[in-house]
Amino acid sequence: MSIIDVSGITKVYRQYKRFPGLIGSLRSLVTRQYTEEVAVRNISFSMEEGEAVGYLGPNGAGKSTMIKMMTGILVPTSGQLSVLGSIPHENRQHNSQHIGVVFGQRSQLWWDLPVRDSFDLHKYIYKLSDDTYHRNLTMYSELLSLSSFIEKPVRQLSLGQRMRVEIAMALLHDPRILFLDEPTIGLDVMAKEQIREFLRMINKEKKVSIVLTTHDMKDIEEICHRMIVVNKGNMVYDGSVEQLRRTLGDQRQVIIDFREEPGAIGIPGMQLMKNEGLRKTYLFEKSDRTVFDCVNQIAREHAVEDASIESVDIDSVIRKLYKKLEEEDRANAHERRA
Ligand SMILES: Nc1ncnc2c1ncn2[C@@H]1O[C@H](COP(=O)(O)OP(=O)(O)OP(=O)(O)O)[C@@H](O)[C@H]1O
Repeated sequence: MSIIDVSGITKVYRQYKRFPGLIGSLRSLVTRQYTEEVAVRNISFSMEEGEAVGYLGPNGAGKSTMIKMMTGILVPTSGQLSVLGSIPHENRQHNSQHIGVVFGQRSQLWWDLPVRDSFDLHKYIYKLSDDTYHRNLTMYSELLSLSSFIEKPVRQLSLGQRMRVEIAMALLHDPRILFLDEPTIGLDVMAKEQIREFLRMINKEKKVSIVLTTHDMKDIEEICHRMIVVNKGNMVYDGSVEQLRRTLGDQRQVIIDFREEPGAIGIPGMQLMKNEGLRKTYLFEKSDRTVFDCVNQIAREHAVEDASIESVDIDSVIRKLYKKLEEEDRANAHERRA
């Protein structure tokens, strides 16, 4: 059963022009000139219960705008949107009972209050029974290791601790869908990993559906089976990471440890990606020859200590997709000018 249905959703921001000075202010009021920006353009997708979907795209692609519409904070300009059977911005109260929201860049906590007081307030606002509240608080405190700082005011927490509290709070009322906007932004590797592991667990074991936006491909790789990629408001991809890898051409990464500097390697389709002294990483574009064949040729012509062939990492896959999109944008702009 689908829990989110997005059909032809568009969001246009309208910004009124401001003119400087006092006379300018009056002029701004009278003329009401404005510019429009299409942040989300005709996007459609649906999501099944239990899915974990990564929403991905370069800066300004329209990710946060889409999350804000799905959580009822923003009203779409056109199109139909349904979350758990209701229209988010028309039924904000109903919607908020069944969803949890975490914004990595904006806190929902009370800065000067101890963490526990923010949880108590959440219990009051969501009218949670004592049972549900204590059960969930105990469980999430344990799973997210909150006990050592639960009595501290929020402003004294590290970013990683605060993010764990934000996530626990978003889950206290047993939501069916958890929306996260950049949940790992600014965190160190260990803190990121702890959050990813937790999100994976609540998706797999507690069946909480997840929608998350991120710039970190590892978030997608470790949490989401499916990713939606947007660019300049348009959806450009919806599918698995593996599928995207195949769509963009199956590339391989070849890491070779040479015994001495080999100089330029003139094998068509093989391109130097990383140069770390005698260790070199090449990107191999699939062609008529197999990668194995090419590595053999290199080993015949140069002194090779070791070699390994791997699938390219997901960052490279996305970089390639963004590059392709940029080239298409440039070609379209050129066509329009001609
Ligand atoms: N309140 C607003 N008023 C006017 N324009 C806005 C507003 N919010 C966002 N925009 C514009 O809409 C576009 C999409 O913004 P959005 O924040 O949704 O992108 P994003 O993909 O989340 O970006 P980032 O990765 O940088 O967070 C951008 O061009 C942005 O400048």
